[in-house]
Amino acid sequence: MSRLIVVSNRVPVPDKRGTAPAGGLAVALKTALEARGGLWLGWSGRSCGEDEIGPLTSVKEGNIEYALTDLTQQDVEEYYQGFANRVLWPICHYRLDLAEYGRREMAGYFRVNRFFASRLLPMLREDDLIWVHDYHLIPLAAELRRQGVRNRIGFFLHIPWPAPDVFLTMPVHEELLKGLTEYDVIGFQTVHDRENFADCLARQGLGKRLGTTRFMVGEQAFTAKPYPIGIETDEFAGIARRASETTLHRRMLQSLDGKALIIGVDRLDYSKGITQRIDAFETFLTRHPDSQRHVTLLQITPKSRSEVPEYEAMQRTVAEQAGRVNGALGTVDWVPIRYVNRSLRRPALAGLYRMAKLAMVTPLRDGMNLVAKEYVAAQNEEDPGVLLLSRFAGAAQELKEAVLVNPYDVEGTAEAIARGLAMPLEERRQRWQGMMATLRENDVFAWCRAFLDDLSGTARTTAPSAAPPKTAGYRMTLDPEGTRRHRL
Ligand SMILES: O=P(O)(O)OC[C@H]1O[C@H](O[C@H]2O[C@H](CO)[C@@H](O)[C@H](O)[C@H]2O)[C@H](O)[C@@H](O)[C@@H]1O
Ligand SMILES: O=c1ccn([C@@H]2O[C@H](COP(=O)(O)OP(=O)(O)O)[C@@H](O)[C@H]2O)c(=O)[nH]1
Repeated sequence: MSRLIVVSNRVPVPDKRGTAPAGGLAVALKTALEARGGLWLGWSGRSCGEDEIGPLTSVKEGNIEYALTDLTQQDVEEYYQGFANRVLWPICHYRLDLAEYGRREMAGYFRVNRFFASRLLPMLREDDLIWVHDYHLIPLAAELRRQGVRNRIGFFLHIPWPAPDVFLTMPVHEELLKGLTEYDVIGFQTVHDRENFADCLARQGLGKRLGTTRFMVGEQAFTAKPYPIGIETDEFAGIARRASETTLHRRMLQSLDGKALIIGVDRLDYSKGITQRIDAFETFLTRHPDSQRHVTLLQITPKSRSEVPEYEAMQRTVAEQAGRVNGALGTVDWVPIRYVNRSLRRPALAGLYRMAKLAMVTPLRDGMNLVAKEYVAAQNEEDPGVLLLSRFAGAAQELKEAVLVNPYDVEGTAEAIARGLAMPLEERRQRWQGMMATLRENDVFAWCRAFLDDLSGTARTTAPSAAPPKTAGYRMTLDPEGTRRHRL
């Protein structure tokens, strides 16, 4: 079996408190990689001065070997906070109004991709399978091909791929599209994302479609296919079952004192629809006054990307909104919204999911949303809770038995809360069984297998081009160690 090399920006390296960062990519990939073993290259999460970039830090944990690189402060600002999270993220989540396009950030994005290529090159063996993840690293294959790498390289996009009218607003859309065609297999979360990508290629007149999943650009054929990401369904269900024996669980039950619990778990991100959700909960309470004092919303929202201005602004907005609702509707012995602004470990989360009568997973747009899947897996089959799920989350394509809502329709979502809380046991069980069967069939291991089987089964059809293509007037050379970087 070929060695697997995974490359992603985010790697779940535990911090000093032993907490890995919240986020579906890191959680899912760790689970998938633990099963097969391999090398995982990514950002250490640290930034430093240009001269302080040292060799890769190597950490071995079980059968995963982590190779971590620091980035310079400028890299982090331009590539991660800048182009990745202020251009690609908002555009892929249909927030053109929030995209802050800048040439400096764009150049930094391509530069860091070249840097990642330089870090990977010295470690590469001929038959390694390379699996690149997410929007931070779209041009990585093109950089590797330029350096003569002929290995099979796959790419999985964890976030939505938008419709052409949205994607083509991005000034470097062509470089990104062409960059993607250097991969052998491109994975999307849903058919809808793949079709949007195919429409972008067609709109740009790039290559031709050979079949449902095969495309050809120049002489290079590649596969583009949906591979909806899953969770470790049975393991997570087991964790949730055992959580009822913990002190946290008992304390939480005691503090609820018979009130029904609604749960929301999201990184503090504008794509997650948190403000609309709180509005919907407030509307529900106002329209169903008999529910007041009997229902509590627990919103767990770890801070995310705080250095990005739009995220920093959100911290205030959501905290103020929760405070306003609590002030307006709360009583001396009832707080409508419990707002927790930090990350919880997954066993604690699993227990809280299981305790909640209803989960509100209502993003305005989301690649998949693993919280939706975890909530279902954590339920007690004798008395399962109800999943309210945004139709704009990738998970809605699979979890058809959820109560699907339009998060922009605040009143509709409020009515769905009322319906969910009143849903008879038989209906809850039927819906849960349908969703659980899907989650068991397509768990994270099946996701990983499906992608890697396709990647292993492909063969490159052409040699890489000798001349390096231009990347927006920006080039960089590497020393033989692949560690020094120069601007030309
Ligand atoms: O790494 P961060 O900037 O801290 O952000 C966390 C992750 O957010 C995004 O997660 C996505 O991947 C999930 C798993 O496939 C998916 O369920 C979710 O819909 C996506 O938003 C991002 O794509 C990751 O790169 C980040 O690590
Ligand atoms: O306090 C928290 C909040 C979230 N998560 C995990 O972070 C992931 C979030 O993934 P999702 O796909 O829902 O969204 P993303 O944050 O990746 O956009 C899930 O596995 C959660 O269990 C966590 O471990 N602790």
